[in-house]
Amino acid sequence: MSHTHTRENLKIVSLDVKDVRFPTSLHADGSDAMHTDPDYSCAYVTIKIQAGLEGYGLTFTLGRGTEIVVQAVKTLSSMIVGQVVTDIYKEFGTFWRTLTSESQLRWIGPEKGVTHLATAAIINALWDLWGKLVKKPVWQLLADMDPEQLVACIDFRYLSNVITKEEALQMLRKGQVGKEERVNKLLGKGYPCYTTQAGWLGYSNEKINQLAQKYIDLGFDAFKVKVGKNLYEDIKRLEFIRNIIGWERTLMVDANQVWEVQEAIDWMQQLAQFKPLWIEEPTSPDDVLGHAQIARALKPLGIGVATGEMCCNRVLFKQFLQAEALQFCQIDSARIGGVNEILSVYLMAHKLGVKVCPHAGGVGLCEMVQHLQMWDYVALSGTSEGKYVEYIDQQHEHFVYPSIVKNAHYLAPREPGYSTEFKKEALENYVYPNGKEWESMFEKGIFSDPRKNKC
Ligand SMILES: C[C@H](O)[C@@H](O)[C@@H](O)[C@H](O)C(=O)O
Ligand SMILES: [Mg+2]
Repeated sequence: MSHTHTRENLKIVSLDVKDVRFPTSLHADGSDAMHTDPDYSCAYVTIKIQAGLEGYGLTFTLGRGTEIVVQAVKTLSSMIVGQVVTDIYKEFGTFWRTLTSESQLRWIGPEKGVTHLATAAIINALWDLWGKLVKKPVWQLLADMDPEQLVACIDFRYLSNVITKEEALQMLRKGQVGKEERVNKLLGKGYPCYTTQAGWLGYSNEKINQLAQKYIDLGFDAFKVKVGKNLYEDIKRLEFIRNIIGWERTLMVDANQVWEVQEAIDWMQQLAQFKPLWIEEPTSPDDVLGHAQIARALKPLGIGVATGEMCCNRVLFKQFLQAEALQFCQIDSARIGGVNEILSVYLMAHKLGVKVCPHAGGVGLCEMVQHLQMWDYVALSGTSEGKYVEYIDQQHEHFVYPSIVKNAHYLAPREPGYSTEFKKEALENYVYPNGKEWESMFEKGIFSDPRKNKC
């Protein structure tokens, strides 16, 4: 950390939060069987220290949900403002526990739902700021930490029957071996990804064809498609997609929680002919035993179960892992309590031999999650074999340092921080409801203005 920083100027002087929304429902971008009109949005947090430096963090939301998360961030902010950031970073796990255990607020969680999404946005901003202070991208900040320092970022409460601090330390020490070589490989080639761009449920066959072709030409060899609304239509769509991508490329399917447990098994037996690698979110994201039953039934068909984008915290992840209820662990960078809690999920998945294939695509998710998966490759699991990060080409143009994908690989970010800063124009245009783009859409009658007709 630069010697020009003193305790006084490392003090957090403000925390600002904005409701930022993009009108993606207009073209069914992001649509699935459960979320038919998603407006990709986020609660966007800016944390400023006395020295003038700012950290940006966000949590992904859909439209109206954003205003509730924004309020929760405001409520949590009194626990942040006035803190000296270096005190937070020294014992980050302890600070994280304080934030998630506030004795009145925890009643509406604990460690789940709106308050936990708000926690993620704040924690992500603190990591961005940390990266900037030490002038490293977050993946490198994590990879350069010695194991003791990394473990101090994690709250291990409720995990000790699966992983202890000592075991985590041992795994991280092993992860140090060959680190330099992996950093070089990462800087050269990046980290593999798959795309869902051609697979949204609301897209026409013509659009699917055009997009699938485009991503094949860009070098992608794995494609995810939404299913779960109508079995006959799913069969037709998967036939259509297989005809375009062939049988050499990988196909994944995603039901976004629409089925009962037995229904998921029956439905997937009909789709097994298309050889999907995984079925994602077949049923309720809380149903650990249901997922385990589906996983057992589909194993003989060569289909794994993937879930995690709506898994509420490390304890539920622990149960999914313990119960062999998932074969692909889909951590999400804007859920659970941000980076600190996600690190504990990586450690458990590594110990139990489960592949982590992060969820991404929503606003800023590709930007953030690439850092985490790169850290895992460099300093924990040491391999990207059979793993992919999701990639969707939406909203990247609004970020100052957008994720960059070449030849179906995320290129390692070089700029300090967590890649979470929005461009000024993005905020001017898309802050809800008074951003310029929103004002203009209200005027044209494309969306109704929430400020009008209020009783
Ligand atoms: C509403 C969203 O686009 C979801 O459909 C999306 O996150 C999806 O589940 C995914 O795996 O990418
Ligand atoms: Mg999904």
